[in-house]
Amino acid sequence: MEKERTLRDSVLVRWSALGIVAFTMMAAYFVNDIMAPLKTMLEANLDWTSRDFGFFTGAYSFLNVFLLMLIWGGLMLDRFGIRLTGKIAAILMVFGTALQYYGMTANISTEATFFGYKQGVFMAAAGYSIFGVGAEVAGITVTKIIAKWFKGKELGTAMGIQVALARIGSQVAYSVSIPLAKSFSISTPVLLGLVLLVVGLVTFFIYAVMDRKLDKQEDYAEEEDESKFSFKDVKNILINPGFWLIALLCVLFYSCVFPFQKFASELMINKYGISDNLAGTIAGLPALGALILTPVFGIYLDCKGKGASIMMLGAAMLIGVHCIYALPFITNYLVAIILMIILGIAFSLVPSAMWPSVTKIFPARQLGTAYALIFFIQNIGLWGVPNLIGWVLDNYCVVGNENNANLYDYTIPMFVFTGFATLSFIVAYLLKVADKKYGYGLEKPNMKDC
Ligand SMILES: NCCCC[C@H](N)C(=O)NCC(=O)O
Repeated sequence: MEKERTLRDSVLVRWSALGIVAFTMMAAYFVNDIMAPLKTMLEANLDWTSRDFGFFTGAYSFLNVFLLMLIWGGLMLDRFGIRLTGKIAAILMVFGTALQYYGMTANISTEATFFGYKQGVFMAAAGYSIFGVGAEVAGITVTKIIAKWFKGKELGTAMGIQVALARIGSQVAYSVSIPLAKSFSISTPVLLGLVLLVVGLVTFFIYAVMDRKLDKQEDYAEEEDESKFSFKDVKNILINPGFWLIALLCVLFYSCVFPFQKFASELMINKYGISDNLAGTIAGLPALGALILTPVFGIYLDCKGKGASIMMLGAAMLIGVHCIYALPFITNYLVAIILMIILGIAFSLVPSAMWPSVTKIFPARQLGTAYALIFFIQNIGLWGVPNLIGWVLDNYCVVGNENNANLYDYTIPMFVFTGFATLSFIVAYLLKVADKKYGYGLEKPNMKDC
């Protein structure tokens, strides 16, 4: 008997579902990056220090790491499903960003402190931390949504397009942040992010209606879903050497990209003399490069393979980029731009090889758990590294002061990033060795016929 057609069989409906949830994620990535280019202005206008900025940036991951929110989020997703988890995640993002906005705008004395941080900084960081829980949980939820609608259809393309749209959110944030803050006020970019998130919340509620209809048509039982978080599987994953190598590569590699980008606008201004209106756009270039190149490398990996070697190549490129940024005598702005483009290529190479590799190391049943654990470990780096760099900047790198904001020599921070990149290269090499030993198939193409 022919199977009844459901909503996901309609090309228009399933791509609309993707468009709707991808918009929510695009807004999330916009808010994630909107504060990064404002570092110098935050010092000048709100008296933030580099340590404050590092604390704020790392706060994205604080609750995910220390209260295990990513793990609880994964559990909730499996137990209570996509609709409830997605709605809660979207509400958390809106609430967190509203609190962050309040922390930046309320007339709070810069003398009053909380846990050693100015109250305004603490409140903005608390908001960003709540936002971070929502953003990470929304991230796993959206992956599950795409798998639900595109299983057996254009799954890879759909995932690639969702990531590409998220990168647009990042790039736009880097480009508009400083011009907006200069034209209106320092909190205006965050207010715009808040508005986008509210729209993203509304679109997610619209998606929930489609999701309910699809469940009714397909009798979709979440219990049968293969990508479930399960404590039973945790042990098996943790004893797999492939898990530790991928998780270590993930935390080291992403620590050299996302936290670096947060400080990159200031590096462009301080070291390369790039105008502050343009600095954010240049710091956001890796996102733009990744938007174009990730699908291209995805197709190459699907057809030709060489995933482990590609991860090594991406990590090696990162060492070169950070090392040249660290050299104090290279100050030409063209070099800075070219390095950002190379970083963008590395930022496309490694993720497009890394995420599909997870599916080769673990059976489908363990994938949800494996991704949640890898994201958890990744968040440790996204918390620790910005805090470390902020502390290093304040204590060892101040070389002057201009318009009430410090001027920094970024040599030491860039060597710190070079160190992490070197470690990520070593781990990528060990992963290639492990691939040969355990036969994960990381060098093999993802698809049989191309
Ligand atoms: N600045 C965004 C942080 C996103 C972290 C997320 N866990 C992640 O790794 N996403 C994949 C990506 O490549 O964006």
